[in-house]
Amino acid sequence: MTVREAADLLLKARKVVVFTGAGVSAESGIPTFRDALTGLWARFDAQALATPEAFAADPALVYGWYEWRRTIVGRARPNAGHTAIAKIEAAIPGTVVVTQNVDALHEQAGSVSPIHLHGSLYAPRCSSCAKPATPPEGPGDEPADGRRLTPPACEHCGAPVRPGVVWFGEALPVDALEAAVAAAADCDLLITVGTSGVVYPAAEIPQVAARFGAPVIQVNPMPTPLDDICTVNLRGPAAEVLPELVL
Ligand SMILES: CC(C)NC(=O)[C@H](Cc1c[nH]c2ccccc12)NC(=O)[C@H](CCCC/N=C(/NCCC(=O)O)S[C@H]1O[C@H](COP(=O)(O)OP(=O)(O)OC[C@H]2O[C@@H](n3cnc4c(N)ncnc43)[C@H](O)[C@@H]2O)[C@@H](O)[C@H]1O)NC(=O)OCc1ccccc1
Ligand SMILES: [Zn+2]
Repeated sequence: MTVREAADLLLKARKVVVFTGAGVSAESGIPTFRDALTGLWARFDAQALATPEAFAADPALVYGWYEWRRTIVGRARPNAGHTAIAKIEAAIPGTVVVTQNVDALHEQAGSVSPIHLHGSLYAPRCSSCAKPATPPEGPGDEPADGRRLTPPACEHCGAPVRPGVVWFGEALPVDALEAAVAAAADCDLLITVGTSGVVYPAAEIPQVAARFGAPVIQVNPMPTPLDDICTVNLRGPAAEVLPELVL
């Protein structure tokens, strides 16, 4: 199946889910999850760093990693992939964007209210009383290779502030997960973009859509475990392939 056939599927669709991962932000200069390990963190495993245990053991190491990522994300701009997704949303009112990404590039590209399954870099909260913390000023000015950074203290209880992301072993926000599953079960087309499809329960979303009979289009330069449930596998970078779908 070609881009043309995929575009025809999109033309006919009325209730679309666009499901994204780190790959959609790669062409904006944001390293994908498994590539976000350079400098101070090069010797760590992302999955090990993104855990409550790692934060408890060494809050400055983990907080530094997120401030470094927030700096990179703060300097990034949406790419043609994010823009094409916002165009789909504008053209097909029944479109729901579901992302695993903790950046805000979908919003910056014009997407109305993407569902963030794994939280955001812009919603710090207290690691104890969970009260929202004041986000640090500006995009962050962490050095290129990053550094340890003592997290600020919560204004309410003095405990360390943590990034507002979902760590491994932590539950996803119930309302976000329920809304994503409901949209996938109800959609007449799902487009999965730039995800390796290995992190659960997020990776269930494209499978729910397929199980309820919706065609699934995958945009990814590489094969993934989702290939088999996809009606169309478009092997290419998001910022090149997605604009062709919305011509
Ligand atoms: C790794 C996996 C084996 N482990 C899990 O899934 C675990 C455990 C687990 C649960 N259920 C299971 C079932 C089976 C096996 C394991 C599990 N899941 C959890 O721990 C979840 C929480 C998981 C969420 C973790 N947080 C993230 N992110 C936020 C933080 C942060 O960002 O720091 S996950 C993080 O990694 C994932 C990375 O995946 P991708 O986005 O796909 O990125 P990746 O780098 O892997 O791949 C990039 C892809 O893009 C492609 N690409 C590259 N360039 C481009 C390009 N230019 N264009 C297009 N595509 C491109 C590449 O080819 C590639 O395919 C994303 O989800 C991202 O958000 N929580 C939980 O289960 O809690 C329980 C519970 C329940 C109730 C009560 C208490 C507890
Ligand atoms: Zn607190």
